[in-house]
Amino acid sequence: MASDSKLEAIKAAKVLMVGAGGIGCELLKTLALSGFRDIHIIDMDTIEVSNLNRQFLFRQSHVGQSKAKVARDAVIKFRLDINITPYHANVKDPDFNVEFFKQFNVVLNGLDNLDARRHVNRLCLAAEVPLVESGTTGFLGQVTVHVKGKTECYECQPKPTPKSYPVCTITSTPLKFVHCIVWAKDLLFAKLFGDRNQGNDLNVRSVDGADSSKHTEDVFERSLEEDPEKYGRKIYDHVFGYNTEVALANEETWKNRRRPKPIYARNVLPDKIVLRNGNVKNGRTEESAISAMSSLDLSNPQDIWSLVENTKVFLEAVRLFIEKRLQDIGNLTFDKDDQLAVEFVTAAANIRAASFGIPMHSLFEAKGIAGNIVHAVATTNAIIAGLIVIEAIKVLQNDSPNYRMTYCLEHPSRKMLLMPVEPFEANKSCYVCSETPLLLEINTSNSKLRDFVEKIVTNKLGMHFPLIMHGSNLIFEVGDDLEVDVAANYALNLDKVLAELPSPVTNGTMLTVEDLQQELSCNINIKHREMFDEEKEPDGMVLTGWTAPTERDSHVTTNGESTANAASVMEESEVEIAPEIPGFTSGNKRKLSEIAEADAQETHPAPKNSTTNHEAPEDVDDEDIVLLDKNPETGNQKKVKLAANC
Ligand SMILES: Nc1ncnc2c1ncn2[C@@H]1O[C@H](COP(=O)(O)OP(=O)(O)OP(=O)(O)O)[C@@H](O)[C@H]1O
Ligand SMILES: [Zn+2]
Repeated sequence: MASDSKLEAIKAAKVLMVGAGGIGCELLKTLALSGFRDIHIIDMDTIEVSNLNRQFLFRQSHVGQSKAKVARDAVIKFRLDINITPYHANVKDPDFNVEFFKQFNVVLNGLDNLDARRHVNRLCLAAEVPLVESGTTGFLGQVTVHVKGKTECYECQPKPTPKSYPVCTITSTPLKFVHCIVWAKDLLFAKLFGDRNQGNDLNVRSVDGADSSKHTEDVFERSLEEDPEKYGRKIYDHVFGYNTEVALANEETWKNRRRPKPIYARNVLPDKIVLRNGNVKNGRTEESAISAMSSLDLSNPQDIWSLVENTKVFLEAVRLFIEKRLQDIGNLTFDKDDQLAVEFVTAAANIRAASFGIPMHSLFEAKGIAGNIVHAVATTNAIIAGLIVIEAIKVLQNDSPNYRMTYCLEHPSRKMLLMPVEPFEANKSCYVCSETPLLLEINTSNSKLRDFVEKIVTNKLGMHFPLIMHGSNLIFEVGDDLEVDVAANYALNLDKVLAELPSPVTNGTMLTVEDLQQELSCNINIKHREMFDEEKEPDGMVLTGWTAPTERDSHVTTNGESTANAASVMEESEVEIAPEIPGFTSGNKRKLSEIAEADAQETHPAPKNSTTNHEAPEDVDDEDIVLLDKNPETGNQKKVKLAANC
């Protein structure tokens, strides 16, 4: 039973919930049942069938309707006397500005992506509203508290971003099935069915620069009258046969590696496919029903297909795309919910795996890896929602000594599944909540302003409406209300190299980048550098002073956010330790109690490296980890798996 003061705090609170999905549904219910009376919900999505198994406020009849609105209606039914205000909108909409955020006593996040989380963090900092942040991945979850001036902000610590693999591992020397999936999805599928104009290296790149680009261009072209199966066989022979032969010609590459085996369709499947007994009839067919598996009578997605079956699926999928989904070709990006795309990618990845001596996988497994799927666990969401409410109540009572970041573990540690940890103080080099300038090494004589805006301002700094200034000169700005000639001028600037801008950006320049909506401003010192390592520094520029993310997941390029890898590809070797940030060693971070102690002593700060009260598991096998304080006895840094999203 809550104390009177708690109840008062709860009753008086005005709360903003962002996200009404897996965590959000649980959270809204728990808030309502805990006595909260004024709740606002923002969610931009509509309800999908796949949400119904865990987002229990929604029913089949709600599919297609606003999550925020339906969630409100469902809860109001059993809590008639409370106010719930739904917004079917993106939290990044300009309407949700600092003024909007200021009206709330606390903001509670139940989001599923880094971009929106960073945005809410910035608005909370600007509006000085406490944020309780959360995430779940399967059995893992965490709740963290971020209060300006008291704890670190959400962006003080590195956040996992998609894992990138060296291009040559993907294109030439795959070692694991996940490498074959990335190749099949991001290179082959994209080349065949995506935007043709996008740069895409499907050639064999070997040390001596052997290149099959000429051959590639001819092969991927398809004349209208070309028989789809013949075309499929041509692609098959090129990517699994010819390219492998070219790669094999470079002995150096294979000195210490297992040599791949070229595979040609005619050897695996000499005769034309005749078996087409599925549900694909002439005329229009629903996209979801177009399936190579159905055509070929392969019903169990958990079966591991033979090389012959994979070859059939590959060829049949190509045929179906051409005959039934011609209008999609050229526009497709891989979608885990697109059955035919998943079938194609599974088959292509398996054939490549067979060629490189890597074990093949079922469609079910391949889909999990390709779609970065970790199945959501409703109970984890419920536990996390409960913890959010517990922390929210502490925040409302300003009970900072008792704030906790709580990690929900997969296996008990000292018989505990929930591990509370005291929040850390702010990272003094965090560009979001401190004023520390960043350093950008860039070639100012050949990098365009567009590269800077896209790779740094948008991707790395997460700004949506940036304004870039050099001293008092405005170089670039994004906004709906710009005068036509001003907008045209900025557009011209985008294609100029930095050193040739009207206000030239060269070695030693300091740029100021602001996002007015996020009320975030940071200074970037420019350092000219001639050369960059293509593999290690693919952006052609390096930003430091910024809390560089650890990497995870399976994409060729590192951009954006996604959920954790499927368990099947989580291997010890893939665990990456969060990079140490200069002046900000995780093990040296100070907890709130230490700050309080230091404040009390007024002289020396409290001892660093103190341990948490709770042992974290040592058998971390995930890529997403948080480093806690060092254990003074062993000197080991403790690690906790970090749940990405829900
Ligand atoms: N920028 C945003 N503005 C508003 N709502 C957002 C934003 N980004 C994400 N959300 C919402 O956050 C919720 C996250 O919930 P959840 O992780 O359960 O995702 P889901 O889309 O419902 O499920 P799944 O991804 O597993 O199919 C979603 O309802 C999503 O619409
Ligand atoms: Zn910060």
